[in-house]
Amino acid sequence: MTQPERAGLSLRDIAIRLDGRLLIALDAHVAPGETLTVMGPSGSGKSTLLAYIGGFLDPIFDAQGQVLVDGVDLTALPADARHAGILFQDPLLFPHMSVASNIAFALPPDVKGRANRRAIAEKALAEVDLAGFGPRDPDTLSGGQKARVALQRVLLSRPRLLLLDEPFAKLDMSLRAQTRRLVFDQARAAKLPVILVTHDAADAEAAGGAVFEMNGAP
Ligand SMILES: Nc1ncnc2c1ncn2[C@@H]1O[C@H](COP(=O)(O)OP(=O)(O)OP(=O)(O)O)[C@@H](O)[C@H]1O
Repeated sequence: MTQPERAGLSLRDIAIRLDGRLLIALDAHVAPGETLTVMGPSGSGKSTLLAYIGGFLDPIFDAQGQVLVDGVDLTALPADARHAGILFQDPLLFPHMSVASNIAFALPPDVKGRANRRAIAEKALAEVDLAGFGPRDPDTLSGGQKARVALQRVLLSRPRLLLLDEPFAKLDMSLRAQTRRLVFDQARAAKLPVILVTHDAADAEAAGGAVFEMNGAP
């Protein structure tokens, strides 16, 4: 039976096995602007699930199930055609580019003009209290500042969904609270469905959506 188009991210009958053992079984829907938090012990398959959704799962896994965004089936598409915005523990900024160039680099090619791209990058920096940081070298930023740059870079790339793999884990407590608020506020404003992998119950609480627990039993 064909199912009706549904806004947001649909994960239909996902089943991922490693060496014949079922690691992940999930059927879920994440509405635009909402977050599904994935928790569970180390090695239970949280990052594997993100890799499947993002289209970069190692072929060693046997994976089935559909990934749809706004009713469009992404399952057969390569990673770069899925337009998943991804944030990891490490912000992974390009070290040889200025902070502004790191952000401008992510802008889609239809955003024309060097000065225009630069202005958009500066505006994005100002939105996260980093006005004037554009010319800086990424190595000169603090962890929290790097995290904010990485967030803006991912949002400006016009993702269809956000995949967050413990993006707050390396931040200290106060910075963590502030950064997670910013991430979820921005995701809500952009109406992006979010999958958040975390070990921290406070992250799940801040995200406010459903929680999926991996059991991780080998
Ligand atoms: N490329 C790979 N080849 C073989 N096994 C792998 C590969 N990638 C992951 N695994 C295994 O798959 C299982 C799930 O790994 P995954 O990284 O998804 O766990 P996780 O829940 O994200 O763990 P953590 O919380 O420690 O990051 C683990 O047993 C891991 O060793």
